[in-house]
Amino acid sequence: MIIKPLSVESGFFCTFVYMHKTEINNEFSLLDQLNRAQRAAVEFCDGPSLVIAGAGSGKTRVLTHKIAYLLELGLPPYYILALTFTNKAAREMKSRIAELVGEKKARSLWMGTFHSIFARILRKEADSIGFQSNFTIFDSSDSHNLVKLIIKDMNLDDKQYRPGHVHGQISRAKNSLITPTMYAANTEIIQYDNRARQPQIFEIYKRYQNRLRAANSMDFDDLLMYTNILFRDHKEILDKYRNQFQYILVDEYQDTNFAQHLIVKQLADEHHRVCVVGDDAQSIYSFRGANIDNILNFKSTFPETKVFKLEQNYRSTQNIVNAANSLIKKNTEQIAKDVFSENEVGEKMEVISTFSDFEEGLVVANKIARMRLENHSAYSDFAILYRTNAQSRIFEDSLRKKNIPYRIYGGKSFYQRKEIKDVIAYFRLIVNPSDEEAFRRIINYPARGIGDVTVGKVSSAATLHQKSLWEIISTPIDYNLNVNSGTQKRLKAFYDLICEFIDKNESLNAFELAQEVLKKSGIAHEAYQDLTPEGMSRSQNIQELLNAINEFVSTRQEQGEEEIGLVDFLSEVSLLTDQDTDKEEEAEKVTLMTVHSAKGLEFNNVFVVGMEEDLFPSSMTKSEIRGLEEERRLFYVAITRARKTCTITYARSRFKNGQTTSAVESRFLREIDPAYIYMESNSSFSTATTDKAVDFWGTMREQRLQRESRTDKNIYSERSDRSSFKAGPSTGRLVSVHNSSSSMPLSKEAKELEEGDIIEHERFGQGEVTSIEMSGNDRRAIVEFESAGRKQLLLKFAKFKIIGKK
Ligand SMILES: Nc1ncnc2c1ncn2[C@@H]1O[C@H](COP(=O)(O)OP(=O)(O)OP(=O)(O)O)[C@@H](O)[C@H]1O
Ligand SMILES: [Mg+2]
Repeated sequence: MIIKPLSVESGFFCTFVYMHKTEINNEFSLLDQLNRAQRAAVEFCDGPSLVIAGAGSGKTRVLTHKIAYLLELGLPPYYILALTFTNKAAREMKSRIAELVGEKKARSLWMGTFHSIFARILRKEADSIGFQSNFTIFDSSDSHNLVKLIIKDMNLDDKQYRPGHVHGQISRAKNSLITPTMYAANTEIIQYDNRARQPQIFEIYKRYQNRLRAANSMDFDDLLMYTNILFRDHKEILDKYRNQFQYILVDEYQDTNFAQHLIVKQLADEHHRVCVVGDDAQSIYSFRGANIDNILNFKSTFPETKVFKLEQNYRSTQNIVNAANSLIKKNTEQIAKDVFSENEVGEKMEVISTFSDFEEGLVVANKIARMRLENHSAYSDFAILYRTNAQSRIFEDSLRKKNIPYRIYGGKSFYQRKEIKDVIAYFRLIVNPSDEEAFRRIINYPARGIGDVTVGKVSSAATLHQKSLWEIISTPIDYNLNVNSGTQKRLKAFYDLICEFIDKNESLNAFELAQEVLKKSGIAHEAYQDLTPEGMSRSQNIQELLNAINEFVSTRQEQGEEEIGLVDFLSEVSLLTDQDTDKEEEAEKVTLMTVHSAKGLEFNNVFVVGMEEDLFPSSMTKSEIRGLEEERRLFYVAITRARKTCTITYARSRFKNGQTTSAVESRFLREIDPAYIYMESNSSFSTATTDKAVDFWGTMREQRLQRESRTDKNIYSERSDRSSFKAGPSTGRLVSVHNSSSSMPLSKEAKELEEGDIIEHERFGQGEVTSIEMSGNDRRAIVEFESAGRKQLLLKFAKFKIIGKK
């Protein structure tokens, strides 16, 4: 078949499709893999179409098959533009298309994210907008640093002009296609900035744009803004791409922002051959400027749009689909949809309440291990989805303890994250001042005016005198370090700071010293200032590291160790990371990810964890209805990732900001129709009033404990001695919570604790005391914990209450 060059005006495309449709249809097995509604959506190629449908109903499948269909009809791959939300989605789609139509055709498709596709086009056309084609792309931390630098250069107060906030403003302006000139001319924005006492944002934005341009660089938002400018100002270039992209397809359209929507509109404006698919109920990126109205208004942009609705969910069991439907109904703003599943009814969704976040980690790891054995599943069948990245740490630790391989997707492994590595670098230098890598990492972090030139000089002196960098800065004069007096002072201040920590390392435990390091180094100050989502996630991670150290110290104290220094914690952490790097990236592993990054994906078994008020929904979003509805959509996305089972967990206490705080289950749990929630016995919950529902959540845990103790008996035969474990009534008294002072007198109850008592421990959950021993002057208990296994507790430190007897 010979393909002539296409022209928008020629109507070639329509004739072409018409000519070949009948010819190919008979032998078209592609279409047999679709239901009627999907098939109709695939076959409609002659105008704009919108496929709007709930999760798992085959929207992405329609796009994939539609591309394959167009290719089978003979449209060259080069003429198809397909935009996905992530690069991973693009890769997956390409490989599915390759299976349908062969490698070669799939390879030449224009398929990728908005950013990757338009960066490619901008490189080709760079000249026209005054850039060189080798321009650099700034990632968000580069951009942030540049904003910071400009604020400093302008002698502005960085408390009044927080770099994160300013960068957010600039980003929003760019996503709304507001250039610096337009910004200055927009009285509404200028008045807003004046009211917020930030009249200089315009000037910062202008300088930021100029500096980027001078460095032949673009940030992420520029890629979309300059594409729009390119198409707006260069009609001949726009025409070229309009002619090339004879068919445009967009997945996850509900999460496009204005700049992205306008690019699609400009490219499809003449031929209108555009197919977008999306689900308004899964719109979860408004904080990045995504606008649900883009999908709602698609019809007004392209009035002859044909709308296809898909209603059958092929992904999930009936229980999961029904549960998700009952939840999303609570949103007021949505397009009405009926979604049903003809898959098996499946198990009800299990909701597990745990005593603490620590126990939550253990319970999930145990359940994964158990289900894997019971169902002969692979680890890759499991995913743990959480609201914020910082939550991963608890699960990483519990999975490691059980030797369950995992991978963190869309975020680095906790201990690999930059902010964590930076803090750990302080610890490393304190413990071992000749650690050069750690030295280099923190000599100017947080920024203290010691630049690369100085570090270069220290480094040369170290090589010349065969000393460590640390030794050079300890007595710079001895090594003729050629730096001015200001730099000398700064080096000395850094040296003194670390020496102070080294001294304190003698007397403080790891947790106390870590707090000191964060405070005195300025890391805490810097981290908590940044209120962008990325900045907050960084500070949560640092907080989470403190939690990990605290947990480490308490556990060791309870096991009878008195002095637990940083060196102990570091060796634990480095062992963990060594283990981690051993594993093949592609080997089968449990997936850990945020709900945001799970969009579009599916797993046999999903755990949605941390379902607590102020975490999910997050405390920042729940004050207004729009924010709350977006959180509800996010929960809907989480549940609908599951094919076969969906388990939901929440902890009734969580370690936050250096202390244990109590938590209550998320309001969203009560919004799911109880008929689809797992209960072992017939509960009154299905007919429950709200009060009964409260009782239901309260009794859930006891039922689970009983259930798990039975199941554990079957599977872990080595623990069969625990089969008699019974959860006692929660009438225990709270034993006072101790700090690390070793002269702490024992409480009466801790003294009276005896074999056979059932206790509820703050982190390990419930367990049975199997023996009491004396070690020197200290009394310790050996406890078989329900989830955490056998532990020794030093009673003067242990935090627990007695809740019954065996
Ligand atoms: N007609 C069909 N026959 C068999 N399987 C199907 C059919 N349609 C979809 N599926 C399967 O159902 C699952 C969900 O499909 P897909 O991922 O395309 O849904 P989606 O609407 O894009 O979901 P999401 O909203 O989560 O992105 C996939 O495993 C897909 O292969
Ligand atoms: Mg999809």
